[in-house]
Amino acid sequence: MDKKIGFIGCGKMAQAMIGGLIDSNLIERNNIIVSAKSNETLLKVKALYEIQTLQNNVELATKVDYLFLAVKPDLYPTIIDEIKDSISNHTVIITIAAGITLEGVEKSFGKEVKIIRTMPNTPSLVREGMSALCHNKIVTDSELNEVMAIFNSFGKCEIVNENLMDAIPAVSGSSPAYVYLMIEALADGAVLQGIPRKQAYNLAAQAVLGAAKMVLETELHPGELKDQVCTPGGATIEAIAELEKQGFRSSIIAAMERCTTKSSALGK
Ligand SMILES: NC(=O)C1=CN([C@@H]2O[C@H](COP(=O)(O)OP(=O)(O)OC[C@H]3O[C@@H](n4cnc5c(N)ncnc54)[C@H](O)[C@@H]3O)[C@@H](O)[C@H]2O)C=CC1
Ligand SMILES: O=C(O)[C@@H]1CCC=N1
Repeated sequence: MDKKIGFIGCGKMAQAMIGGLIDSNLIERNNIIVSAKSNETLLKVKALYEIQTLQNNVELATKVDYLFLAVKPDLYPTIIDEIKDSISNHTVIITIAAGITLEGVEKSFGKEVKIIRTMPNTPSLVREGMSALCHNKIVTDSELNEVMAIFNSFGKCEIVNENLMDAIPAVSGSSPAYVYLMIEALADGAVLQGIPRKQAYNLAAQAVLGAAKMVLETELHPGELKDQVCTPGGATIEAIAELEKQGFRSSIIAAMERCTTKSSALGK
């Protein structure tokens, strides 16, 4: 793709997307520019990804076709105020922050701007990201297709209605954190039984990866896949019975409700 892509903010999420994007070869390194507050971050990112870096958000905003705002939600008004007079009317703004709405971004710019609101996740770094996107009316089909190609280069993406965007962190933006917790717990349980720590992480992580692939590739209902593992009178159903007793599913659903409420509040 022959477009310039900029990132204002180059923390964990921006670096995950940049790493995946570079690996995919969709865009040449010299078409990716980042700016960040800390010079230390910029030096690190330049060394790691061999991309252009700037310490000036305004200069970056004038140079790119697709501009990711990869800062914390509370910084959005400040950053938009800084760049609003510098972007051209063909620039597409891509937001990645929880709770930041299309209307809120339009209001901060105070003029008609092309905006795509997204919610990515950090597995983008290994090109297994999952992102959700929605956009305002003035984004053209060809711009949307290009942005979807960018997100598909480091994983998969889905278009959703904006009224569902606050629920996306809970299911895919934040959920890698719950899965890491589960992998850590599985490994701790294995270590408790005497399995060496490194082997325990490999066993646990590969089992989670394999289970996820089974859901995606067989398209069988997760309950049916669970039933295939549970031998009647066997060991697995003992574990399932204990998980149900401890509220495994209901604790995940309750955690997701809190995550959704907080995501919505972060933009206010
Ligand atoms: N970490 C994650 O898993 C995900 C994060 N997000 C969203 O991504 C955004 C960034 O989150 P992280 O990357 O985790 O945070 P982070 O703290 O790792 O990165 C924030 C970046 O903003 C930069 N920054 C701060 N002030 C700046 C300024 N005035 N000008 C330019 N850059 C500035 C910092 O130098 C840093 O590079 C948040 O809005 C978050 O909601 C979305 C999905 C997943
Ligand atoms: O924790 C957060 O607020 C961000 C949104 C999704 C993942 N991290």
